[in-house]
Amino acid sequence: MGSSNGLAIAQGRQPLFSFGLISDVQYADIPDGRSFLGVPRYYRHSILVLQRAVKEWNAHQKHKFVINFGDIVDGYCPKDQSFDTVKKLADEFEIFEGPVYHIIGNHCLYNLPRSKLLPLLKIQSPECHAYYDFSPVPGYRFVVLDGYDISAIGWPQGHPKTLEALKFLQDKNPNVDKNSPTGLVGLERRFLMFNGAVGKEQMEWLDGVLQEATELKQKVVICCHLPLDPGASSKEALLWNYDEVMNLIHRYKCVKVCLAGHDHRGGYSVDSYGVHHRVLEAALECPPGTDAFGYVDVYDDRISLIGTGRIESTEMYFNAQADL
Ligand SMILES: Nc1ccn([C@@H]2O[C@H](COP(=O)(O)O)[C@@H](O)[C@H]2O)c(=O)n1
Ligand SMILES: O=P(O)(O)OC[C@H](O)CO
Repeated sequence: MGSSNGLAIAQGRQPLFSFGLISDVQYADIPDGRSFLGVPRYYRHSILVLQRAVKEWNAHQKHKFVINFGDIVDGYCPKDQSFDTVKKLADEFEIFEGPVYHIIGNHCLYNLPRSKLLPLLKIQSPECHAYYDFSPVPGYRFVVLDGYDISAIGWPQGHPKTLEALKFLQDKNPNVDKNSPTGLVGLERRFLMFNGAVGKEQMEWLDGVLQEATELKQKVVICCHLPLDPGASSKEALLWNYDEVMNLIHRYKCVKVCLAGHDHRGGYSVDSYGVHHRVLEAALECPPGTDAFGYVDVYDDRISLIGTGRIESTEMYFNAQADL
């Protein structure tokens, strides 16, 4: 048994490790509704999707961790219930028998300021930053980006980052409703209040992490609520400075895959540098009884997403050498 397992690992048939993922649960104890564009949203059902996900991840007994790609709660959650609702959802994730890594999204920030949100999600940062990295095995590093680092939501009124974001939106989006893309052309349609940017300090931090990962010959998976490639996402959902972030990422060869949420219909692309981009389908938009979650088997030369329900399975191949 032991030797046949060893052979399987040598042949790359057994993953190095696996992890679970889910995005845009956006739970609220309110009746079903629709997005601005009319897509049905099942606010009370989404917690059932999460519960089924956790049950399945635990049953597999192989996942090293789980990543929540953001928007654990919906913006329509009554604000006097925000804290308890985020706690309730975070507690559901805690039923997973292993570490859970949370990413913040716009809907989280509609509900709670960072100072209250981050402790509930066990994101430790005295400065309320929500970016961090971890290395589950020596050959891989996961980098979680804070796509709302520069944002008009989540930071206190008058905070330098709020002011920077408001000025940016004022310059880039002439509409009174800064969530409206009306009149914005092509990729400019991302300049909306429900998106945000990676700020200068975070860019410097990311540069340092990618430099270190390169030295350690680690392959890197980037995780962010906001998508980083127009090929995998609608223009309206992209990170404001996705181009700057990708320019930095492309200076290194270690980044193999970028995973995101936010654009509920999901998407997949491979960019001109061979980096895979997979945007995850939302749990919120699963009609009752259906699901959207998955897990990933990580190998030397590929990342294999195995989806349940609306999450489509995706094989993402890359060079087995970290620096190629
Ligand atoms: N094409 C769009 C999409 C959205 N908006 C505005 O954003 C708000 C949030 O959108 P949801 O998809 O979460 O419903 C929405 O209320 C609109 O203000 C838009 O203007 N045009
Ligand atoms: O975060 P939401 O739910 O407002 O949705 C964002 C849109 O899907 C972006 O296109």
